[in-house]
Amino acid sequence: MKQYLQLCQRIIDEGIWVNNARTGTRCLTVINADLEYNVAANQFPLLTTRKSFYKAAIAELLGYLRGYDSAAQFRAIGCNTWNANANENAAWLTNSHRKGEDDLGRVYGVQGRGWQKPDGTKLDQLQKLVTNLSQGIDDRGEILTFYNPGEFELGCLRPCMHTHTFSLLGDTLYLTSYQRSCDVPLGLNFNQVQCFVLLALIAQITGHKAGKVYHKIVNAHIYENQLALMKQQLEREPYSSPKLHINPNIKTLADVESWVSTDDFTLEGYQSHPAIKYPFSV
Ligand SMILES: Nc1nc(=O)c2c([nH]1)NC[C@@H]1CN(c3ccc(C(=O)N[C@@H](CCC(=O)O)C(=O)O)cc3)CN21
Ligand SMILES: O=c1ccn([C@H]2C[C@H](O)[C@@H](COP(=O)(O)O)O2)c(=O)[nH]1
Repeated sequence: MKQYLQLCQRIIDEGIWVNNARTGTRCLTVINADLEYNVAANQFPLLTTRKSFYKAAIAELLGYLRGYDSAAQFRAIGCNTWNANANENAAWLTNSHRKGEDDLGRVYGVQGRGWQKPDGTKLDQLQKLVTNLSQGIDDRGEILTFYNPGEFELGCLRPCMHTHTFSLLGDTLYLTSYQRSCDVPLGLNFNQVQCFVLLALIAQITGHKAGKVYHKIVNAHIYENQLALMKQQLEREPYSSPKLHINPNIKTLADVESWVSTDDFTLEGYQSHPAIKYPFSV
C-alpha cells in the first residue's frame, strides 16, 4: 500500500502533463515505477484508502487465463471492465474486424492461449509454461505475452500489462510483470491484485512455493478528471494489508479453465475507507 501511495504522490509532485489523443483527456504522467509484492508473506496489495472491488480484478485475470474474447464472457464471471472498450470505443466500433456486440477481438488471453503461427496452427503459451514449471523446468523463457504488434488492429485495445515472465529458483517461483501504460487510480488497483494472484495461482498449480512479484511500469498516469479525487484519497490513512486465501482444491490449469470462480478467493482482515468512484476514459 505504501508504494502505491508513494507512486500517486510522486505523480502529483513530479508528473508532467501529457495530451492523450486516444481518449482526448490529458494525464499527469511519470515514467518508470517498480513495485514489489511479497506473495510468500501473503501481503495482499489491496488498496485500503478506498474500497477495492478486488473480485472483479480476479475475474478479469481468470478471463485472460481462459482466452476470453468477449465482454459478455467477462460479465458472466463478475467483471464489467471490458464493456466500454468493447461497445463504446469509437475507433473499435468502426473497425471492420469487430465481430459485433461485446467482441473484444484478439486481445490479452486470445494471444496468450492461441497465438497464431505462420503455419496456421496456434501456440498456447500458458499451457507450455505450466507444463514446464510443473516438471521443475525453467528454460529462461517461461513467458506469457499478450503483446502482438502485428495484430493490434484485430483488437479493441493494446494490452497494458502485456508480459509475464516466470522464474524458478530452487522450489520458489517468481514473477516479473511488465506494463506499458497504467491508469494509476483505476487500472493499478486491479493490476496489483492480478500480479499477486497470478503468481500465487501458478505456484499452486505447478507445485511450487510463491516468492515475489516484480511489477515494472513504464508510463504511470492520473487522468486530469481523476486528480481532485486522488488528492482526497491521499489524505486518508492506510490500514494494514489483508491476506488472500485461495481454495487449495485448485490443482491444475484445467481447474482454472473450468470450475474456478471468484468464490475460490477470499480475504482475511480487509478494512478500508469508503469507495471512491473515479472517472474512466474510454
Ligand atoms: N482508461 C482506462 N483505464 C483502465 O484502467 C483500463 C482501460 N481504460 N481499459 C481497459 C481496462 C479496463 N480496466 C478497468 C475498467 C474499469 C474499472 C473500474 O471501473 N473499477 C471500479 C470498480 C469496478 C467494479 O465495481 O467492479 C473501481 O472503483 O476500481 C477498473 C479497471 C482496466 N483498463
Ligand atoms: O490492465 C490495464 C488496462 C488498461 N489500463 C489503462 C492504462 C491507460 O490509461 C488505458 C489504456 O490506454 P492506452 O492508450 O492503450 O495506453 O488503460 C491499465 O491501467 N491497466
